[in-house]
Amino acid sequence: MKKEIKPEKPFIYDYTLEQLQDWIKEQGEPAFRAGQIFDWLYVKRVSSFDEMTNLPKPLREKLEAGFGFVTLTEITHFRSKDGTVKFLFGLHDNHAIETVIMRHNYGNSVCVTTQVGCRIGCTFCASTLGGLKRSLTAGEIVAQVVKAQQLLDPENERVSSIVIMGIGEPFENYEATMTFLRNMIHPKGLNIGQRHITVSTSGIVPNIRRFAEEDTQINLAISIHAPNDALRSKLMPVNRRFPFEDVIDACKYYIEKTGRRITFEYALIGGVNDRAEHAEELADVLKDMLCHVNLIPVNYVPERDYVRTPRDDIFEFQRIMQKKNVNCTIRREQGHDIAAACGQLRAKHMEATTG
Ligand SMILES: C[S@@+](CC[C@H](N)C(=O)[O-])C[C@H]1O[C@@H](n2cnc3c(N)ncnc32)[C@H](O)[C@@H]1O
Ligand code: SF4
Repeated sequence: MKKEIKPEKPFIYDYTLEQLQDWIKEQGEPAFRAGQIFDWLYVKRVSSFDEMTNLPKPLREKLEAGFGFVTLTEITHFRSKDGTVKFLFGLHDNHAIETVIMRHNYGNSVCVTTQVGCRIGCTFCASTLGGLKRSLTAGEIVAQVVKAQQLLDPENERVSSIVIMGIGEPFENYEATMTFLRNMIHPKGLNIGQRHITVSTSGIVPNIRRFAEEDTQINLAISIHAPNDALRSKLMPVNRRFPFEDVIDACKYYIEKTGRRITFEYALIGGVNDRAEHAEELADVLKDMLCHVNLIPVNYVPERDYVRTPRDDIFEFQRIMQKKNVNCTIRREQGHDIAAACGQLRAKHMEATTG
């Protein structure tokens, strides 16, 4: 395994306001300075301490000595006809990650990456090809949203929603993901409405339960993709670690604890999990839960030989769910012409750079 290349200094975006206040106090400075720093980071979105002109010079020097900024270098980007832009960014250690900006009529949404690769091994997913290289720090996740905000028209556009559905499993990088989320929702951070943020997990049971205790209004999505234990284990090896029933129990706990609705994501794979009996079985499991099912026609990944479910069968699957009173929609696909199952751009880049 290659040795990890650490950044020279911790990233300033790795810290919450409270943590910066503690640091500020240690420097013998008044607490309000932390708020000023946050304002430069999240409102003015500067990329150096020199630009923080209302801070005393000695404090700027201390910041410069102690912290760094995340550098996201654009390797390439693809723009879809519908306005979706998919970026491949390089990190300080030459790893590459994907970030997507999606434009909706209700605002702009950013899809962020939480890990370089993924160790979960779902058979339909390009993000896991090559395994997990490392987890991102909170600051590296924050930087993707700040960068997206910088790339939008500053006068007229702002990031209004976030989905944690890029490369990686956020609940295997729980602390960094939570710090990221805190900075996104903080009134002095990016101040994004909690209900406009969704975190998606493959079903890391202990952290679904932990998330239920967090007292947030952030949406939770579960990648379920099968109606039973046996099929789910075939598609998602994580199911052997956290079996189907345990995932459902943890979801029920989350709903009970928070009163919030859960979204189940179900990628329809032709001839594998998309038959009428799968829909019947899934509906029976979910019918009494406060939930919503999102059907996603599987994205083509060249390394896998999965095919998409025909349109009529997708509608039939939805019809069966609805007949049993399970709320079910078919996800509108964005950026389909730029290809793209999540992780595919990075997989291609890895192939090209490693020969
Ligand atoms: C890339 S994952 C990242 C978040 C988390 N690891 C998870 O699995 O929920 C985001 C969503 O994309 C879905 N996904 C992955 N590969 C896909 C594919 N080829 N087609 C459709 N959806 C896919 C996942 O199942 C998940 O619901
Ligand atoms: S679907 Fe999510 S958990 Fe599964 S391999 Fe892809 S990124 Fe990892």
